[in-house]
Amino acid sequence: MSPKKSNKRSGLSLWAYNQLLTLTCLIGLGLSLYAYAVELHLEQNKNYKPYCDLAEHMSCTKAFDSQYGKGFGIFSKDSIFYKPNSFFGIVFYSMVATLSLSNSPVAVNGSLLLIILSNFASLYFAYILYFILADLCVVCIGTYIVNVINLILITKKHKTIRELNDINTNGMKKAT
Ligand SMILES: C/C(=C\C[C@@]12O[C@]1(C)C(=O)c1ccccc1C2=O)CCC[C@H](C)CCC[C@H](C)CCCC(C)C
Repeated sequence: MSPKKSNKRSGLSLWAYNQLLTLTCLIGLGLSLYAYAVELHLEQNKNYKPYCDLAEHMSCTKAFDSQYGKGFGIFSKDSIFYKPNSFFGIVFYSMVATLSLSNSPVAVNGSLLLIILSNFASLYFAYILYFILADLCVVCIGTYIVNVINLILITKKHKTIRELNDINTNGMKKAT
């Protein structure tokens, strides 16, 4: 008799990955909402000193108020995308948090794509933050960390779904 192929999976359950994804997205959403609130305050009052301005080279206003703080630093002033970057963060994390509740292929592949995109955005912003603005904005760095954790979680969720499908397919073959 040939050795039976094990149907056991390693790692967490699908449910656990969904919960963790929701949690990290809520943290990302919180950071984005905070950043958005700070930017609204800054528009009212240039002297506003938010809590995230920790030191000369650890300042979030330096990032938010820079030429890269709106429309990703690529859209012109008259574009409809000329909004604080954190606005896109709010839309993005709300979308991924909602998608993470579902295990359908469309939801999983959609969030995988969005999360990969957000990690490229992280690389772009981290480069600007460190090499151009010479700044360490803790709120920004917080979102980079959230984006990396999201990427790990969605990859594992994707793999888990594939393994569960394999088990089903093999089981079906045996039954027929
Ligand atoms: C704190 C936050 C945005 C503020 C911001 O902090 C960022 C980004 C940053 O690093 C930075 C550096 C240098 C200058 C300015 C800044 C910033 O101002 C919110 C998370 C944004 C998240 C990283 C964006 C993800 C965007 C998706 C790629 C968009 C997908 C499109 C969706 C609308 C569907």
